[in-house]
Amino acid sequence: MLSENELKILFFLKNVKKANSVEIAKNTGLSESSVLSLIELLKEKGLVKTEVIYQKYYALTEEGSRRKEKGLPEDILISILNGKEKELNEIKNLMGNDFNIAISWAKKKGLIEIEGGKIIPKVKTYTSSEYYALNNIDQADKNTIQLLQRRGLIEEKERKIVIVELIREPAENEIGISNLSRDLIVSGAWEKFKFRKYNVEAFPPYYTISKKHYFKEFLEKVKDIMINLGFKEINTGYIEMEFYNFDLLFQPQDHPAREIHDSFSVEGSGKIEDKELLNNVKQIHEKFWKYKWRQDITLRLMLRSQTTATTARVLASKPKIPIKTFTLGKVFRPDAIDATHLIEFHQLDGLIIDNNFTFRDLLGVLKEIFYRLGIKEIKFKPAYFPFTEPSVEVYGYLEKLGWVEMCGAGLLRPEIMSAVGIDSVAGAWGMGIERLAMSFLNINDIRLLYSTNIDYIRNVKIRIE
Ligand SMILES: N[C@@H](Cc1ccccc1)C(=O)O
Repeated sequence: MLSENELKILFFLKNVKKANSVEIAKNTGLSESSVLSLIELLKEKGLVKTEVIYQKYYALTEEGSRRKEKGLPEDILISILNGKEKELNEIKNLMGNDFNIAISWAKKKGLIEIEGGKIIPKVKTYTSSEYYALNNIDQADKNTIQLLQRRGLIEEKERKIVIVELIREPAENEIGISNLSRDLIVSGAWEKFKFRKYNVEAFPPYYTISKKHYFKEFLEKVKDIMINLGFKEINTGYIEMEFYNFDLLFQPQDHPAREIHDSFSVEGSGKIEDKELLNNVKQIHEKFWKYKWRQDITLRLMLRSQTTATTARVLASKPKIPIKTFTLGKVFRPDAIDATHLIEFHQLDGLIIDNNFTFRDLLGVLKEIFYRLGIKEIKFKPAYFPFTEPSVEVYGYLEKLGWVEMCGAGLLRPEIMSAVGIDSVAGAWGMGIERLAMSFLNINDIRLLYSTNIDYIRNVKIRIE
């Protein structure tokens, strides 16, 4: 008796008479390996005959697949340069392992010149023929194929292809049916067919249950905690003016205090409507830091390096006191990526402004937040931040790592409060989220928080209560 899958193949062959196993798989929706075993069954039943051929084809190597996704090193180099000269060293830091390959191919292809430690691009944009070919190997010409092989991006492989030819159509009584319909009963045709037996031991298909990515779930948990504590969520954009990221937070323009961390700059500049605020900040910087404050610097764009920039925007928005806000979002800082460092990561910043708010209140709030995050033991240590006085660092006790620095906090400086014209007390804090998540989710490599490996995400056992 013929199974439904055998019938699928026969039905397809009835129209085309002859087809290879790959085409059959494509047209029937069966996998190539089940087509191959079904063909054997059909052959035994004398319905088809087969012929085996071996076909050469090109498959992407592991590196090839990576390049197909991300681009060839020289393509990336040209896009980083974006038509402008850059220092060799700068590019080397950005490109890491791909640097040498990128330079050597870009030189060979006449895309760049190197002079006095600088890379001079000869083109503004570039997409290599190798890149096109990786995405469309079947259409690549011989030279490109050879080039891809030499670069180790593809390799020649051989596959077995079975050509199947229909030699006889099945008789009605060979066709097993699993559905007895009204028509079959009424017409009496059911007598001609055989009934297929149910296989009660067959495995059901495996369906994965969809779920949220565990890191996203963690971020939502943190937000819930803040909302339950009565904080209002505020979000602002990733591209920020230096004004909110630095100046309004009393970080002087040309001073190491501005560089408590590095940041990425963005081309172009922004605009600030509140001229009075702008002037207040200028006056305060010039009076207390004693330097010539520049408006062009304050308007420059950057990728925000701390979510305290959002706190700064809340302060500048003439909020109605008392107020409790938080923001949870990405920040960006240049760094070498490894198991504990990323160049974009999340911070949670909070702000409380209230007339009778004290430093002790702030410590209490932080203790409560950490308690709800599952960190029952914390320690405070005096610290320095350009925007708070007094300032503390909060250390949390994590079972695996011991005491870990988790949060910076303090009362916002009077220089900031007077610039925004708020006559009250403000407590503020900022904490990194990834490290917390790693401990919470029991993950050792920060990069796993952003894993897009679907098998890993499906199978990893992570529970967030
Ligand atoms: N923004 C600081 C943390 C901080 C925020 C608010 C007050 C004090 C400290 C950081 O990134 O390190």
